[in-house]
Amino acid sequence: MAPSAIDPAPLHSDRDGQALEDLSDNIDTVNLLKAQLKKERHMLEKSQFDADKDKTQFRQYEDACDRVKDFYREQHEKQTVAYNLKARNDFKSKTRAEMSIWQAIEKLNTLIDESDPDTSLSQIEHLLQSAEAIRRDGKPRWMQLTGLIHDLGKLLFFYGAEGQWDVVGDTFPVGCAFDERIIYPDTFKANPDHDHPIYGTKNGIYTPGCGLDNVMLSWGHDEYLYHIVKDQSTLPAEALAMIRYHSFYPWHSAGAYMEFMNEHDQKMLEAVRAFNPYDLYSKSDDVPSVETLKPYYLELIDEFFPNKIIRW
Ligand SMILES: O[C@H]1[C@H](O)[C@@H](O)[C@H](O)[C@@H](O)[C@H]1O
Ligand SMILES: [Fe+2]
Ligand SMILES: [Fe+2]
Repeated sequence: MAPSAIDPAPLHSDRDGQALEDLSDNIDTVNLLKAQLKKERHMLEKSQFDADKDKTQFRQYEDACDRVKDFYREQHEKQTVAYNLKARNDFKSKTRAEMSIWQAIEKLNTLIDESDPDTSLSQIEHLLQSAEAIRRDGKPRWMQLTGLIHDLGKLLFFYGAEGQWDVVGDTFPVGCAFDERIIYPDTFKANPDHDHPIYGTKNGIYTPGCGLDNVMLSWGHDEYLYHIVKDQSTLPAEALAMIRYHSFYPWHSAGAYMEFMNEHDQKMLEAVRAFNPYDLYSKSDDVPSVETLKPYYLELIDEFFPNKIIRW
């Protein structure tokens, strides 16, 4: 007998059971896809390269506060060839501290960077913001770690620096003429090297094509950390360049000093430029939760630093 309209269809046949199972599998798949879509949309919205993020609001040095202007006036006056030779010598002559990368991150947290017009967050937050932005965009693990550690050289401040002028801020070559594309170029007039018979000339002590490895950049957190990471990690050349040149804005962003580059530097310039937005524009992201992120990054550190304790 055919089932009447009000009789529910019998569900216990094997065929019906299978159909029901298939249906619920399909619903699961749809839900999974929906969740994934939502996550991807969120990631896209958070991407550093989101078109509606106003990048023109960063690095506005003309409108910067006196703290920033005073910082650069002092730095541009005091970063000389003589000072750089002395700082590099001091650096090689001793180990300043021994501690893990995470301990270093925590120690750095008490520093407020006087050169930075764009962030009011602490250093640990800036490091995590950079790393998280790189991770969110699906970049390789070595680059995420580079984001996490790139400013750890600021630890120098606690180990015999003369102030912040020899630790933070943009970098530039010493030993040749100071380029107009460095921020606050006029402040170099007070630098003793400005009118030096050799250091004051266009190429100074360098020759075109000599390679940036042979060009002495102003001493600070980039150069210091570069040497430490080069000797004590397995991070690739691109990571080392990102660390060493991330503050060299006159070069990677303004196009100055290109004549000193060699072939290797051309490749490294691409890497440094790829890194820069994560350093700069992540400063406006949400404040990251240190405790939640810590386990992920501790594992990442172990992957590229064979020894837990680093000689700083
Ligand atoms: O003020 C900032 C800050 O000190 C950064 O760490 C440095 O990399 C930048 O070049 C500089 O502009
Ligand atoms: Fe930096
Ligand atoms: Fe930074």
